[in-house]
Amino acid sequence: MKIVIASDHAGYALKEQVIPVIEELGHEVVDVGAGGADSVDYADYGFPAAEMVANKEADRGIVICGTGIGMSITANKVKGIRCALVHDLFSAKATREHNDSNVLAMGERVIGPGLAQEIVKVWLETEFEGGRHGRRIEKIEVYETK
Ligand SMILES: O=C(CO)[C@H](O)[C@H](O)[C@H](O)COP(=O)(O)O
Repeated sequence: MKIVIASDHAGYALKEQVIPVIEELGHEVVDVGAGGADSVDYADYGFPAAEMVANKEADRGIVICGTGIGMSITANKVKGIRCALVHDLFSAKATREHNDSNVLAMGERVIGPGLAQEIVKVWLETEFEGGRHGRRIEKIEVYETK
C-alpha cells in the first residue's frame, strides 16, 4: 500500500520512528512533513495527508501530533476520512475490523515508540470485517452527502 504520513513538531520524532516499520512491512511511504521539530500547526500537515487518502492518492494515512487529538480532529473534517485516535493494541485491531479506519492518529506525548510501532503494524495488517460494520459505515457516508 501507499501510506501517507504527517506530523507537527510534537509528533516529528515519532514519525521518524514509525516510518522504518511501515517500510519494513513492504509499504511505500509518502512523508508530507513536518520536516523537523520547529513549531508548526498540525492542520497544515493533517489536511494534506487526509486529502491524499480521500482523493485515493494514498491507500491510508498516519498522522501524529503531541496528543493525536488535533490531527484526528483535522483528518475527520475531510469527507471520506475515518480517522481513529489509537493508543492501545486492542483499538488498533478493532478500528480496522469494525470502522475500516483509513487514517490512524497517535500522540507522541502519550505513548512510547515501541507501542506506537506495534500499533502501526497491527493497524496496517488488520482487515475490515464488513457485514454489519459496512452497514454502519454506509450511514456515515450518507450523512456526509447531506
Ligand atoms: O493539537 C494538539 C493537541 O490536541 C497537538 O498535540 C499539538 O501537537 C500540540 O497542541 C502542540 O503543542 P505545543 O505546545 O505548541 O508544542
